Amino acid sequence: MPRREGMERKDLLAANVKIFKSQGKALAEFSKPTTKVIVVGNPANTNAFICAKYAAGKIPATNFSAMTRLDHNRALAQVALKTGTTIGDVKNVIIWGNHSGTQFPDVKHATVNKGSNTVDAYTAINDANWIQSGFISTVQKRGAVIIEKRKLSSAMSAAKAACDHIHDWHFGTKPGEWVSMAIPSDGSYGIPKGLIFSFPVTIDGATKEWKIVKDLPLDDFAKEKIQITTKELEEERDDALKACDEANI
Ligand SMILES: NC(=O)c1ccc[n+]([C@@H]2O[C@H](COP(=O)([O-])OP(=O)(O)OC[C@H]3O[C@@H](n4cnc5c(N)ncnc54)[C@H](O)[C@@H]3O)[C@@H](O)[C@H]2O)c1
Ligand SMILES: O=C(O)C[C@H](O)C(=O)O
Repeated sequence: MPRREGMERKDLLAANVKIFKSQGKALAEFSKPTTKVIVVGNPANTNAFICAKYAAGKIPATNFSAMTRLDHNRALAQVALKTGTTIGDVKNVIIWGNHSGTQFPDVKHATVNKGSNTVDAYTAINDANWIQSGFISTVQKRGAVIIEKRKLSSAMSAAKAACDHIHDWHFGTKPGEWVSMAIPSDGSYGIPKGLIFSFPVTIDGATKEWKIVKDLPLDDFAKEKIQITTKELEEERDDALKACDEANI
């Protein structure tokens, strides 16, 4: 069930997590243990959490992901527009947390190729105020703006992001580069274990396994933003577990 104009992803939670409970059970019954899952339907992180929970025992939780690649691509596009470059020139943006209005799009560790030089994104953008306000809110609200304009959810850009996500999970990330993927937390950056949280990840194309990029320094601004999206995901997880317990499916 998609979100419509004026709805928040939370409004979808009770209806959609029950669908993902039954999907998880079906995966446990019929699929191979090597199956890998990308959840796009919203609330994507929490749906993936529920789907993984009901497929547990058959498919490892690390094979479940939720799509934040669309947000990642939107962040690349905003930085490229601002710096007069192309999306291929911008590397290593990060989407932290939930695929929702609380996500934290972060360019602290990003770089931009300008001509033959590679510079850090803060230098290339040269507008710290925009990075900490306009940029973040544009990326956070992009999905809602598209629904407002189209009266439908994003379509082609979401499909492109799903292809990018699957492409990199299969072929691996390029040396020195990472992508954003919502996957079960291993406790990195203080995020509760098991929460499906968007992190910067590298992927080994040989093993097809992702690894969270560890130990990136976080300033107080980043820590506060990450705390907000973590809290929302914890609340969604608790509401979803309750809805699933109550659902007779
Ligand atoms: N993660 C992202 O970046 C991202 C981007 C775009 C859309 N979305 C989400 O993807 C989802 C789909 O959006 P859409 O625009 O393609 O919607 P849509 O209405 O075009 O498609 C929804 C589909 O779900 C099916 N469906 C309805 N109830 C079902 C049930 N009980 N079990 C199985 N299938 C059921 C419908 O038949 C329909 O085919 C929405 O939740 C939307 O919010 C996420
Ligand atoms: O369907 C939505 O809620 C919006 C979608 O997730 C998007 O980010 O475009």
